[in-house]
Amino acid sequence: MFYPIYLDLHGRPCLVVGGGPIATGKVRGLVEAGALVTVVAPAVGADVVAWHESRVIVWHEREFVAEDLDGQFLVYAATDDREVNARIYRLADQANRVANAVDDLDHCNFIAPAVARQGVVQVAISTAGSSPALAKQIRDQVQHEVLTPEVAALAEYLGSWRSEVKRHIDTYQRRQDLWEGVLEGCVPGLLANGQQPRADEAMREYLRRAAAPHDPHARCVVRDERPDVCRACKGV
Ligand SMILES: C[C@@]1(CC(=O)O)c2cc3[nH]c(cc4nc(cc5[nH]c(cc(n2)[C@H]1CCC(=O)O)[C@@](C)(CC(=O)O)[C@@H]5CCC(=O)O)C(CC(=O)O)=C4CCC(=O)O)c(CCC(=O)O)c3CC(=O)O
Ligand SMILES: NC(=O)C1=CN([C@@H]2O[C@H](COP(=O)(O)OP(=O)(O)OC[C@H]3O[C@@H](n4cnc5c(N)ncnc54)[C@H](O)[C@@H]3O)[C@@H](O)[C@H]2O)C=CC1
Repeated sequence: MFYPIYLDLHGRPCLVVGGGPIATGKVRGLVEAGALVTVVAPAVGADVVAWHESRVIVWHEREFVAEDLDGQFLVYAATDDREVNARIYRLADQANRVANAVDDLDHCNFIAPAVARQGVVQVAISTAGSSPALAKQIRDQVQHEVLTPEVAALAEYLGSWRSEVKRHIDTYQRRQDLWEGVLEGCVPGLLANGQQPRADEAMREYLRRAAAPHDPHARCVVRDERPDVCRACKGV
């Protein structure tokens, strides 16, 4: 069983050994995550050269040496030599680095998932190495069927209310109930229909009700006009 997490690599030194297409893909992902990337390889592709010249990364034009691991947080061994990759992994693992030899499950203390992305929402899929092709297929399915632009917009919208909800609603339990109600209610539909002012209105009403759950005057504005779209308010 692998333990799934999302790492904050911003400002963290990360090493990629190798400079072919596979290594380049790893470098791209790490740079996008804000990591400070060092590449070690005698020969690299055009992207790595360009990133090096524009100081996005540092490239050492030579073979790997053990000292390259010093100070690194995460290490990808992505050369075309399985033995070299395995040795890099063993050294990195002994030094407690987060390390992956590409396509070699026995020499990974983390494995790369297939990732579906839309805005701030990311879904990472792993089969624990049983079938990367299946992980990829599930990813494509999630990307097309679940992660619609509406889902990403909804996540950002809910995020924009998060601190206000925390400020006004005093217990975790009540905040949990509020968010559950919001997600089951009219807000997602209103946003998807481009009616953000109405969604804001509904959010304010949810906040009022959660802050004063026994107040008989706190009524949902949306339910009054569109009971069909506001499941959460039914029976209130
Ligand atoms: C254990 C792991 C270690 C790691 O590399 O992290 C690993 C290992 C191996 N991969 C192999 C083969 C393939 N890998 C892919 C693709 C991906 N492989 C990825 C991850 C992982 N691959 C980790 C486990 C992930 C999990 O939990 O499922 C993905 C998800 C993420 C990424 O690499 O970034 C990326 C798709 C992402 C995307 O597209 O976004 C394809 C398909 C393709 O390329 O189209 C094939 C051919 C089809 C097939 O074999 O399924 C082989 C056999 C080599 C051989 O037969 O010689 C091994 C070694 C072995 O099995 O022994
Ligand atoms: N290219 C592909 O489509 C796939 C590749 N892979 C795996 O990924 C590995 C890498 O693939 P590619 O990027 O295509 O390789 P590649 O052959 O294009 O590049 C290999 C890189 O490793 C570097 N290198 C070799 N020995 C080194 C050493 N001792 N120290 C530092 N750098 C060294 C080379 O300079 C070169 O930059 C493959 O061996 C294979 O295991 C897996 C699936 C598909």
